[in-house]
Amino acid sequence: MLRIAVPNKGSLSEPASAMLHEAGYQQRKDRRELVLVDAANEVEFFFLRPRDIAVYVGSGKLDIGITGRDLLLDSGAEADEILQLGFAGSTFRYATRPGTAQHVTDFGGMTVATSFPGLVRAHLVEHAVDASVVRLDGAVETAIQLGVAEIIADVVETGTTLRNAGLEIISDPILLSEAVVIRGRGTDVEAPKVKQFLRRMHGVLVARRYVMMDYDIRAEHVEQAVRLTPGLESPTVSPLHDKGWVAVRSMVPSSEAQRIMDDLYDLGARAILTTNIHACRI
Ligand SMILES: Nc1ncnc2c1ncn2[C@@H]1O[C@H](COP(=O)(O)OP(=O)(O)OP(=O)(O)O)[C@@H](O)[C@H]1O
Ligand SMILES: O=P(O)(O)OC[C@H]1O[C@H](OP(=O)(O)OP(=O)(O)O)[C@H](O)[C@@H]1O
Ligand SMILES: [Mg+2]
Repeated sequence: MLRIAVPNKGSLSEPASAMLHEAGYQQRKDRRELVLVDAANEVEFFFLRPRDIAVYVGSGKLDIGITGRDLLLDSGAEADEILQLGFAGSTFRYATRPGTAQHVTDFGGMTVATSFPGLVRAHLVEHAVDASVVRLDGAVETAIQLGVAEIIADVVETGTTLRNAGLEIISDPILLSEAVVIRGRGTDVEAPKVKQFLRRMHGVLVARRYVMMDYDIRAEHVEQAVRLTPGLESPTVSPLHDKGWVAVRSMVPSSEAQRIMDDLYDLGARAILTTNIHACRI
């Protein structure tokens, strides 16, 4: 059985379970369930604290896991990212009160409060800055108000929390993070069950990002039309009863679907339809 670690709470938990469900895996019905055996798919899910996932996977006790890139790198675990999942996107940044510092190289002699000490220490070393690091569990913004630190390093999504605390973002981003699938160094990514898992998750990503587009177009314009809708491999072009027209079917990125429909219409295409893709294997 493939043993997979899944976040049990926080920002990663619900979208991770939703994605696994879309990929055809059984998911827990009760948030208190710790382990779930999906016998039909020969997979065992372990619901763990997001911060601990890289540790379990890195130690080889579990084969793969879903976590944030920031949590993986902070842990220093012997695990690698093998698929980006496109949710729980964030940046990891320094912030402070206006006038304190502008850049990481100004931090000498100061204290940085963070829940990600591994990431911050490595970043300070990389920039040869001699600053102290204080590890806090959360709500690190308050550390400045209470005089525990001059600088904080934290996850920024919308920036609202920092603005509300009267802090400004400084220096370049330390990291861009998102949810990722990780594997331990001993996990063979070529193993059939691992490959199947990755194919399924990749299928969900594609099904979410693309729509299926169908349209009819006069045969003499089909070459121009398929340049607008090249598809992943090559579009399907089928004859219509009226010999002067063909039907085209192709996958297009959903973010561009409306613009492509307008362009196809201008080219003379009619009966332009888009439909959602429920699932796919690419
Ligand atoms: N607004 C956000 N707040 C926190 N983490 C976020 C946010 N957006 C994305 N993330 C990502 O989610 C992961 C954090 O997971 P964690 O379980 O700590 O979430 P959390 O929402 O902070 O939960 P907690 O309630 O334990 O503070 C990180 O990879 C982080 O980059
Ligand atoms: O940029 P924003 O959209 O405001 O989001 C970022 C904030 O969200 C997280 O806090 P969380 O709610 O997880 O609380 P915590 O600090 O106690 O973990 C994170 O630590 C930031 O404080
Ligand atoms: Mg948090």
